Amino acid sequence: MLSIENLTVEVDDKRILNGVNMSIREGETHALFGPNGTGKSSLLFTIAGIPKYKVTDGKIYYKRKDITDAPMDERAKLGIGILFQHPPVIRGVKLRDMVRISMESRNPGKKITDEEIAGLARKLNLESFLDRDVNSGFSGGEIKRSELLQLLAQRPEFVMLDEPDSGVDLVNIGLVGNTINELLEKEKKTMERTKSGLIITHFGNILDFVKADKAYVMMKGKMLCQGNPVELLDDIRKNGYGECMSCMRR
Ligand SMILES: Nc1ncnc2c1ncn2[C@@H]1O[C@H](COP(=O)(O)OP(=O)(O)OP(=O)(O)O)[C@@H](O)[C@H]1O
Repeated sequence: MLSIENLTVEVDDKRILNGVNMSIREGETHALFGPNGTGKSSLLFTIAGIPKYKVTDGKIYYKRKDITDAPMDERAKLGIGILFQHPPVIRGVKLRDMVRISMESRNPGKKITDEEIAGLARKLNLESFLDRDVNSGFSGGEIKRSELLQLLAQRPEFVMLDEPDSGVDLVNIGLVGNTINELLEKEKKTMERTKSGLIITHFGNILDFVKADKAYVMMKGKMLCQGNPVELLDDIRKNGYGECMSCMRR
């Protein structure tokens, strides 16, 4: 579904990604680990097409189409969705209206009812937030759920999640996990799924709920290694990222 070849990216003339390669097949979910400031979010922003992230070398293919230079809105229409680590507050736009717009653009000509919107919001315990401005005054965990609600309304085919577990409490992490599993069609067998995912996580809490097929360790804008998510996380917990530099798996 997504193939990244030798991707090199600059922001404000600073090189942030340095020859990244990655390939995610339909139905697969991959996890991305790495220390702070190593370029994980920048990779997601570049795939989403945020203009500030300039590709100076390499290619991004989505469903075999070269989208390296495609504008952000075209990528969204093609089915690429993102949950931001720090999404903006959108004053003057109610969460209900944001969800309605996404649902209606997915179902052209269909009038979306308040009950349908409330039904989606209930899955994330957000029914009472629908008449508040998007993310305005929301707590850290509420923002994650609000962003996931918008993804549920959009139903992207390639779902990128930047730290969906950070700041989420022990009860709500279950709701977040269930929603991600629904977005990624985890109830189906891998071969039958049409959705794929890429999840950034520091502590791997979300991976207790959402099974990942493969994980990468990124350091200083490069993919250092890839492997089984549980084993990699275990190694990082025991030995830290310093060991990754000398690891035999590289
Ligand atoms: N406009 C900019 N100018 C200079 N450096 C930038 C700019 N934007 C991002 N960076 C740098 O790019 C690097 C990668 O940032 P990024 O947010 O991708 O890291 P990350 O791996 O997601 O980190 P974290 O785990 O802390 O979220 C950081 O060192 C950051 O300071």
